[in-house]
Amino acid sequence: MWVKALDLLLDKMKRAGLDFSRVRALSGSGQQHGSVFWRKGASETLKQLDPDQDLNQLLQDSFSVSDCPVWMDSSSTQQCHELQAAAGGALRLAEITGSRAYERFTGNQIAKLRQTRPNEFQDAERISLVSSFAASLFLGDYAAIDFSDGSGMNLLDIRTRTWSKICLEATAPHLDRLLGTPLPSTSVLGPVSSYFVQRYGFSDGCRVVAFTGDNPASLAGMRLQQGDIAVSLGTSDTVFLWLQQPRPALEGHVFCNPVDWQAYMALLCFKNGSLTRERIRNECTEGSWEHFSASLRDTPLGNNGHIGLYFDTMEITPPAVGVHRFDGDDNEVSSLSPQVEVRALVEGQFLSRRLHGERLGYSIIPGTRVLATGGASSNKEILQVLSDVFNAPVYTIDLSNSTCLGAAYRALHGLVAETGVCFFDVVKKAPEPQLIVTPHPTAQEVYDTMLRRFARLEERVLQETRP
Ligand SMILES: Nc1ncnc2c1ncn2[C@@H]1O[C@H](COP(=O)(O)OP(=O)(O)O)[C@@H](O)[C@H]1O
Ligand SMILES: O=C(CO)[C@@H](O)[C@H](O)COP(=O)(O)O
Repeated sequence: MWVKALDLLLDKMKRAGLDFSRVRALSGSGQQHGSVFWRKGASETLKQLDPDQDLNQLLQDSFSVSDCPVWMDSSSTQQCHELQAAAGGALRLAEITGSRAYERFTGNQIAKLRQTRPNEFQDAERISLVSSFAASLFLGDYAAIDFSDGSGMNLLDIRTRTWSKICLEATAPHLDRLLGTPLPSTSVLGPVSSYFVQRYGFSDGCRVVAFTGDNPASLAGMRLQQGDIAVSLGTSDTVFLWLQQPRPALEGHVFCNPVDWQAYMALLCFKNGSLTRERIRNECTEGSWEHFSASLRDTPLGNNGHIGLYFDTMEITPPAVGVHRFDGDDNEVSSLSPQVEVRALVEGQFLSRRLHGERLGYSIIPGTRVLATGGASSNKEILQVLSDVFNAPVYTIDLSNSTCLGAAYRALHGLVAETGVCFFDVVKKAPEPQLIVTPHPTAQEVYDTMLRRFARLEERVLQETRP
């Protein structure tokens, strides 16, 4: 599916008349944590791609696993326990890799695949992340995993920026050979493969810069600065920050920074984001975002005390499941009116983003900017609730797909990074984020109190649903 998507995309660009010969460098991003298992012999195939055929035909037999593990998988709990035991506990693992063991992190997915599908595992000669897999297609060779996306595997030591021996050994024998050596996110990996030169007219001088994860690329696309908080409203919701020093904890993740090799980024991931908003939109507002937005406009800040926690699937932050609605006296109720339900969902999601963001060390101070991105950041009423709950102004860049823009900025930076030019100098002429909404004057009063109540109710849900 992914290979075919690239064929379709490039063919469309060619038909639209794009002059590929003008592209000096390219980079890209992929959903984090997912993995691609290349079958033995695939490296040779990649090196000799026939430009008269599409990639989908050429790479039919190149994968030992056809259904790649992706970030939404949460089935590797046993492997997480095993890895934490080997590393000396959850906190010790977090100190090494930036995160305690998480089911979607690639190392645990690899361990599970090795245990449950040994033949497919044995048949693999290389394991890529989604990002380095896509880079490999353009490179015509296996592309290195970059430090930033590599931090989402529970395998990389985020301080030494090398694979952690303890983690590799606990995951699979000789895993370093299957992963290749990780490289800085700004690395030029080489020229684009002759397949793309001949088939699409790329210049043979076009450079491929290491691809990275969608969230790290988004940090680049928004030109996030220290003090800003980014809220991405894509399929997952994520909250992330620029960090100078790593302070890993049992909740959240620390990744190597994708634009400054000496810095870090902190990230929280929420699985019940846009897909849950879509479900409530379909059930409460006839599938219309306009009606969904109208419900937010027509209901008061604080929702007359109603609070909802919506975990359609097992949540990552916090690890809870089920839908839990409360009235103003903290009594659990089985339903809410459609308009109240819409506000309960969106307020509940953003209270949770703020609560866990603050636990990560974030504090909202004068001058705080919330930078919103991802599909739902095109919805102004959703952003108004975000601004009210965070009691801070919300900005967006002029497109909701900051991860793609970030890939382009990183490609440009990659051309000069080795000479020491900093990322922000390369993109200093890019348009500034636009202010979209500011908090309502009563927001702080309403949501400071509500946040404390929300924290208590979330704890109650966790106690009641803990397996
Ligand atoms: N007007 C809108 N209001 C709220 N959500 C929207 C709107 N338009 C798109 N979305 C949401 O954006 C999501 C896609 O976001 P996107 O950032 O493209 O996803 P991904 O993170 O997977 O790349 C969709 O699932 C959809 O629910
Ligand atoms: O697991 C995470 C981050 O840790 C997700 O944010 C994935 O990176 C994919 O997100 P979408 O692009 O599908 O929202």
